[in-house]
Amino acid sequence: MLNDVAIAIRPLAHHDPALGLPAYATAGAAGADLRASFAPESRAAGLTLAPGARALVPTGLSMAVPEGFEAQIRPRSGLALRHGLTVANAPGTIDSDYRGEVKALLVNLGDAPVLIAHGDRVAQMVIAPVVRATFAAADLDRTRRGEGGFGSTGVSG
Ligand SMILES: O=c1ccn([C@H]2C[C@H](O)[C@@H](COP(=O)(O)OP(=O)(O)OP(=O)(O)O)O2)c(=O)[nH]1
Ligand SMILES: [Mg+2]
Repeated sequence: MLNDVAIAIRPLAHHDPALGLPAYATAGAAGADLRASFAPESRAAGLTLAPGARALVPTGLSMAVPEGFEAQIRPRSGLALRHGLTVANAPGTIDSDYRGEVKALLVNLGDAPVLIAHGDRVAQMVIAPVVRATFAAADLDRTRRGEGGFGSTGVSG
């Protein structure tokens, strides 16, 4: 396991230092939890997502993911199970050349409003290696599958 990837993180002006930096909840966690960090004037109210609504939730953090890696912003299963709260673009992609604020694009797929409070762990971030390709126009080799897809091999048996 690659576990020595150092990532520089720059807390932004509206980041609440009390929230700390992304952290792994257990020794074997794949994802580091991300907390909602609202500007001081919005901290008391938080953000309420109506059913079907989505919002960019600020983390107050910018970071420099090393070249050759990405950060994936993924849902937390507990929030998805309890509230239908998930990441609309899961997995969100943080490019290694992005220096803006990391935000979680959350959507409420449940049937009740969901309150996102300041400091809540709203998503998790997985660091993953990236393979870059070169793309070239060419004729394609023949395969047994050919153009079959989207259920062409059936469901059972
Ligand atoms: O969940 C996300 C997804 C993206 N980003 C930031 C970091 C990422 O590097 C940048 C661009 O993301 P993406 O490539 O997914 O969006 P796009 O719609 O293709 O925008 P762009 O044209 O800026 O690449 O936005 C986030 O903060 N959170
Ligand atoms: Mg893009």
